[in-house]
Amino acid sequence: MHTSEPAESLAARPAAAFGGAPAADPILRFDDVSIRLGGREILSPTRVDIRRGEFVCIIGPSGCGKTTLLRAAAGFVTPSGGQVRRGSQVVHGPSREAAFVFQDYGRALLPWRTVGGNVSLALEAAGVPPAQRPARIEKVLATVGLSAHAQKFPAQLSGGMQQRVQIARCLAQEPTLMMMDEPFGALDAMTRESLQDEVSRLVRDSGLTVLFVTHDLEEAIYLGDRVIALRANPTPGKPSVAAIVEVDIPRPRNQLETKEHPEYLRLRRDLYHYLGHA
Ligand SMILES: Nc1ncnc2c1ncn2[C@@H]1O[C@H](COP(=O)(O)OP(=O)(O)OP(=O)(O)O)[C@@H](O)[C@H]1O
Repeated sequence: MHTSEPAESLAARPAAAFGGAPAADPILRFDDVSIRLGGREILSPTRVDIRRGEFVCIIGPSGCGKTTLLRAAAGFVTPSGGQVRRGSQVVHGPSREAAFVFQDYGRALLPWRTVGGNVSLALEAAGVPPAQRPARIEKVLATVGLSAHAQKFPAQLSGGMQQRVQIARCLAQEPTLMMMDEPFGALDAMTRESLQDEVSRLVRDSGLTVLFVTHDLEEAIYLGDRVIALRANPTPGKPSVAAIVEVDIPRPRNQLETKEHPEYLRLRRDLYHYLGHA
């Protein structure tokens, strides 16, 4: 396949050339974050700022540390070097400000609780008084199109609907940041596309900031304001971030026109070659 930019040159250019320059008031900052797990460096020093209201996608080969980066942002993993900062605070652990959507909705939802009951978990954890819960549950279920299903149990719903319940539960905690770890990876292509559009819309409407891990570079370009590409194997002294690309494609996007946009096709070609050679 012909490429206008070989993978080597994409990987070789400094991250700042791809939109990785420091932001004035980042909602999230990875300040030379490195992470060792099981005696091995999983993430080499990573420096990137996430701007308020941004939708940032993270791609890279399997095992390169995408989930680990997301977990560090959520406070589930402590860096062995550097700091993760949320606003002016150093992240030392999980916070209600940062919600996490897992790929495996089947394990994330409690099967013995109804849809409404699962969403209620977030409100109970936040200490929201019982009298205020029904209205808040109804509001987030309406946001994800599940108002008519509040009394059903997860097993009575399709995979896409169960994933929407998990997203609704995250929204109920009223986060400013949402980490999404391959949330649509287990869904069929049509359901995935419709959830991509729903999440795009609700993120735009809510002003949330999203960090979104995916294997699917088309999904990353379609959803992202920027795409961060991680290297396959961190080499000591070499940052895990290989490239950060700005996705300069107008919003709202749609599955047909956006995927024929010249910028979409250019980024797809560049990142395809990057991933293929990483
Ligand atoms: N708690 C842990 N202890 C030891 N090694 C770990 C731990 N968690 C993750 N790893 C290792 O760190 C590496 C990166 O894992 P991570 O899940 O972040 O990668 P990933 O890019 O998200 O992979 P995938 O795309 O396959 O989900 C893997 O080799 C994994 O085995």
